[in-house]
Amino acid sequence: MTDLNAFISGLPKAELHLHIEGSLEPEQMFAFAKRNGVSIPFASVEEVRAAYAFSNLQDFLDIYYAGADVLRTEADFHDLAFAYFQRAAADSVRHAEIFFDPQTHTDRGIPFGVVADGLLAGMARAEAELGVTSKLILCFLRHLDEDAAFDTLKAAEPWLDRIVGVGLDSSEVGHPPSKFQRVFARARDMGLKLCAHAGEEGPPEYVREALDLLRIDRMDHGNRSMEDEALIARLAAERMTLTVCPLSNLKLCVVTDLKDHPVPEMLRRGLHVTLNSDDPAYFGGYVNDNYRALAEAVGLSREDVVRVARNSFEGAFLSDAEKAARLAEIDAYLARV
Ligand SMILES: Nc1ncnc2[nH]cnc12
Ligand SMILES: [Zn+2]
Repeated sequence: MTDLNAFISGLPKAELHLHIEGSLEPEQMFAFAKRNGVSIPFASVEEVRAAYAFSNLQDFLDIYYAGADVLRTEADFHDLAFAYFQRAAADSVRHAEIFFDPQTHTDRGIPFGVVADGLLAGMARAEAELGVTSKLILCFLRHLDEDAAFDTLKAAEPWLDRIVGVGLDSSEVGHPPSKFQRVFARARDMGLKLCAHAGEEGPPEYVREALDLLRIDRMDHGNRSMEDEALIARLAAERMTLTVCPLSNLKLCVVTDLKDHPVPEMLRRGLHVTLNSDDPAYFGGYVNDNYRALAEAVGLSREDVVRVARNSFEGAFLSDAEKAARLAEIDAYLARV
């Protein structure tokens, strides 16, 4: 028997909620700034880390979008992605479905293809060298309008055979899912999978809109669903996967203490919870740090942790055969430890 931390380290898992721009570590920010001749408003890595004290989502987003300005070339996006996969592989992540925010880049003149080709090259290399498979999800920025989302979907057309789905992120409150109903319908007609951030800061009504109007396949965060009994029952009945991000929730003051995190209640109520890092460079931890910090704070059992890892493969945008193969990796691990 190993202790729970060691058990989590080796447990095969998927990561389903990771913004690749949020994996930009301060050291990389300086390296990319230097090689691209971009100036950044920080004198040192320590100064950058000290700036990562957030009171809410918007506080974080302001600094996150500013940080992304150092990303300029296909090589930057490749290097960013490959560095994430190296850290993920060290956490026994076997499969990752990564978000990217094309509008953050196209709006400052970086062509869609520079971003997508760089990320896809990093993903291909991760599969070849690290054995970590992955899929790419294009997120629309919800603080921008729906026409801009349509333009982004149009720009993505040549890459859509390599993009598994679309998501919805950025400032939630004031930008309900209903704002994007038509572009999500179009994406669904194009055969794309659908996700949306919902109930991170926004009310249960936004979660309902994501289900009823966007008709999502997977929900990102979903915390505030727990304020609504009927919604909890519905999410359980529909077997909706929730990609929950404990350290993000703590850093963005969605919870004041990890001890109060809703995951134990979500699990008790039969919700399909997964654990993820969201923006690990900004929130102080990669996926295993999230498993460990939450397990310690709320007292998750080994069985809970295995349930969550199984959910991560079951909720992935993989075929049934691929899911079965990944779930068998968990069984093999359990037989070994
Ligand atoms: N946690 C988060 N919520 C909304 N938008 C984001 N973009 C990157 N991280 C995000
Ligand atoms: Zn997120």
